[in-house]
Amino acid sequence: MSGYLEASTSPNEPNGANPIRATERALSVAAENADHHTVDRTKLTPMMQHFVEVKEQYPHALLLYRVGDFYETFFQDARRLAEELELVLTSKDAGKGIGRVYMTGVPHHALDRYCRLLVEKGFAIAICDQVEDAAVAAKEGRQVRREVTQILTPGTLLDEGMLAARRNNFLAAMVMAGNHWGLAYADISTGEFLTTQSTELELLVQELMRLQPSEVLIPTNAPDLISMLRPGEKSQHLPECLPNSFCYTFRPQSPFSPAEARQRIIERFRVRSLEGMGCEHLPLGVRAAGGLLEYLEDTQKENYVALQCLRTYTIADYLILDHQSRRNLEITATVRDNTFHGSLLWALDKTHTAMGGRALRRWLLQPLLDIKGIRARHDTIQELVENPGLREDLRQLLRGIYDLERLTGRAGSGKANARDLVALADSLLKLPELAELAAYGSSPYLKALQKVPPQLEQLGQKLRANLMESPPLHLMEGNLIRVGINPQLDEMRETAKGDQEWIANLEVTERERTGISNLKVGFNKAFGYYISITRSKADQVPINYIRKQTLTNEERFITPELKEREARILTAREDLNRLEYEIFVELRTQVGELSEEIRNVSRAVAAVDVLCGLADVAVYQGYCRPNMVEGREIRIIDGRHPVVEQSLPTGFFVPNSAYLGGESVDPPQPPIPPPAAPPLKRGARGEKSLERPDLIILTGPNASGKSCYLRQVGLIQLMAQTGSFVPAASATLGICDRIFTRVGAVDDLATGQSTFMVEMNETANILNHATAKSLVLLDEIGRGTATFDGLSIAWSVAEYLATEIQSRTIFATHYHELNELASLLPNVANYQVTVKELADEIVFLHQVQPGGADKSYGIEAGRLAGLPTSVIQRAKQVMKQIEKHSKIAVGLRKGIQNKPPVPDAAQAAPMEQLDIFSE
Ligand SMILES: Nc1ncnc2c1ncn2[C@@H]1O[C@H](COP(=O)(O)OP(=O)(O)OP(=O)(O)O)[C@@H](O)[C@H]1O
Repeated sequence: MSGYLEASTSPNEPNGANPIRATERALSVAAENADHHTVDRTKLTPMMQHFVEVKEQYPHALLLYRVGDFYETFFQDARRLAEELELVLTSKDAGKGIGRVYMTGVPHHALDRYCRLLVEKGFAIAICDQVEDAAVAAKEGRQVRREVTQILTPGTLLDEGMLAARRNNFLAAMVMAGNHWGLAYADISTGEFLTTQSTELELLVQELMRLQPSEVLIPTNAPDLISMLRPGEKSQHLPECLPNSFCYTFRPQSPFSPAEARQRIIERFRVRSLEGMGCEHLPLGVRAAGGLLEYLEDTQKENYVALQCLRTYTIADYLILDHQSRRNLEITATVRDNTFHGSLLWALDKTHTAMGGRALRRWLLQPLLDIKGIRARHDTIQELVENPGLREDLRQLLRGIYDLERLTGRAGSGKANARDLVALADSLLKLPELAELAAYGSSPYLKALQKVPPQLEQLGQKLRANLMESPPLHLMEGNLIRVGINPQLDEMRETAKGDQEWIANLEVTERERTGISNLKVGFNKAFGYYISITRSKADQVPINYIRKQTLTNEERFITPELKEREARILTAREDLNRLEYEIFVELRTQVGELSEEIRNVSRAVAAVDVLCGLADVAVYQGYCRPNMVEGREIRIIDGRHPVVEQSLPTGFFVPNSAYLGGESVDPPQPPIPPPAAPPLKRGARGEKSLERPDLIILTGPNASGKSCYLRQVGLIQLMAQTGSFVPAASATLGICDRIFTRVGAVDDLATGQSTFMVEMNETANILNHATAKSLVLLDEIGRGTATFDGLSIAWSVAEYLATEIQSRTIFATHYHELNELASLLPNVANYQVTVKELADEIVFLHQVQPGGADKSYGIEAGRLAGLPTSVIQRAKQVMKQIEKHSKIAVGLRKGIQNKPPVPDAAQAAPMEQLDIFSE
């Protein structure tokens, strides 16, 4: 408990000396009139009237209202603030006939800390400041003038302390029209601003899940709605297809209208048409972007946001990963405990700059489809791998480069302090060196870094020459600008120097004059400069000394001359500080004016940082350059899982190969021509080859490494398309349009879905969206229901993938019966993860080899996990019984052969349900 415990004893709350009593009183007395909507405004005090007026303008935000040294809030906002920040809820008299209303507040110096906590919880905050000297207003007998100076929302943060350095903070805006949608997003701290448009709401959700925006803007017509939904909150105005895990802000329709949005973009970027931005033909994307810009204008007030020119992108240009697959592949966080440690990003991120860290995260979440783009990244990594000297020198330089993107953003919006500009200058001055080094390389990304605009170096030099080496944090304290920069400043400093020296020498001269050897000169805020003398010597002071204060052991004096000098010094200091501030603001504006150029270079720096880091990982982890090819081939020789490998002692990870998606080579005939098996569809890619099947049925005991193998193939493909080298001896990889994974579901309690339903939903999504160019990784389909249902579903899903879709698929399963498929379909092969069986235990070899496993060793796994011996013995007995009497394999084969020769699953006759336990 903190904050308003202090506040309640403040001058703002004369009656609040006992917060507990105040709270009780607040709860009993204020409860009835606690709503600012319904309170009789005519009876409110002038300050409360103003509070309510401002609150009406910002209904979606918590209003923090400056009163003296505190930010206070009243009515419902007070309750909310007290609840969320665990502050004392107290009360304040709101006027005659109204009585007390809820109040809580925070000390002004702790505002940033509390705001950060509130924004993290998904609140918007309107900060209403006193915008004039309270003493002036008091003298004139009126209320001090207050205005909302800042609105903080989760998606519009600029302060360093509120942002995570190595991830973007996106604000998104969307427009939906039937099945079509437009999405714009911006990170106002780095200036990125992009828009896109597409169909299928499912894709919109996936795009939102990729971006993980901190706030999403939705236009709406609904009147009186609470305009902000925090994560987890529900509203009938939120379209059903959208996940409620984000913070949504409802906005009026008009800024999202085609004409207004278009006009706003044109004015903002001072262009004649949207043609150059590539979005003239994307009306929904334009509407979303216009709505986003209007929101920034509305919330950022006088803080100009330095956005880069709007760019257009197409979802189809990137590999599509749905949210589930991204989670299962543990790209940025682990599935088990949602931590960064243990994710792919953790294993690969060796970047030195925050910009590089953010770029790598973006790259991994948005792998490329364009083979040229992928090769450009591979070429650069290869050059950096082959030239370790260049790589090391580049990395050394990158280490000293600060977050240019965000520093520029803060400068552009007038929020940067002098230390920010010094850091920016240091970084800008490293750019020519970086360009010189990059000139030793010939690969695409190094070439891009060779062109650093000369004005950036000049700007760096100017900032360095103008700003003090270590300026203070606050801008009104002086000591910002060096000597020799501004003649007026120098002259003022010279004039002030005489008085300062006089005071500095005063101690010595007065000691001599008075003969008091322990005389001292001091300064405090209340009296300014004073002369201090111990009480025993007080009667020896000269006549011109005026007594000002008596303490236990000392007396403090002033003299008329001392006060005169002091007044001159203070006025001069004020003038000096103001002039220094003005010169600083001028410099900061110049930075803002070059923000586009700085950010363009920053992007090139970030990319080289990412690629240097990936080259380092490639060298130290022994990765290879994948050979990217057109077509569907996946041939990985001795692949490894990039994260599991790093968590095991060196040499412990067992490499495994994978062969999928073969192109035509002497199609072998299926060994047993299945009379009823659906014919393979041709066309997508000609003939099949067993050497590289489309679908692998992967069997093996529990904990043998099936899931690990599955993920490793997915990760290698993803890393390759991100532009990274891959953990394998060699790899030839065709481009994948999508990677799907379905790995052991858990109950989705939030949406009330059972394990099985989650599994079926995910499987349906895969079957409805996978193509022959997709990679599908399935782990244990059909486990969450009765054995026969599960087995039947697993069979038909595998069959559908192999025959109808012909995607490249690895299907890990404990249903060994699925091995039958390989004898029925030419593009299916069986693989198993092997174990060695000793007398009374099994040894995991983690080797993937051709062939199907015939045993599960589930009971052995139970024994290893510590099940009681009697349970293990009993399980063995039961298993023998079942094996003896089960008709499963026979029945299943019968079922397959009975299947009519129609490939359409919907028309297929249901398979007979067999009773595994019947005699
Ligand atoms: N190739 C490998 N080399 C070394 N260790 C491995 C390898 N593959 C997996 N392992 C180890 O084995 C453990 C179990 O692997 P995994 O979870 O993939 O088994 P599984 O066959 O999917 O089990 P289950 O069927 O119970 O889900 C992993 O945590 C990992 O430590």
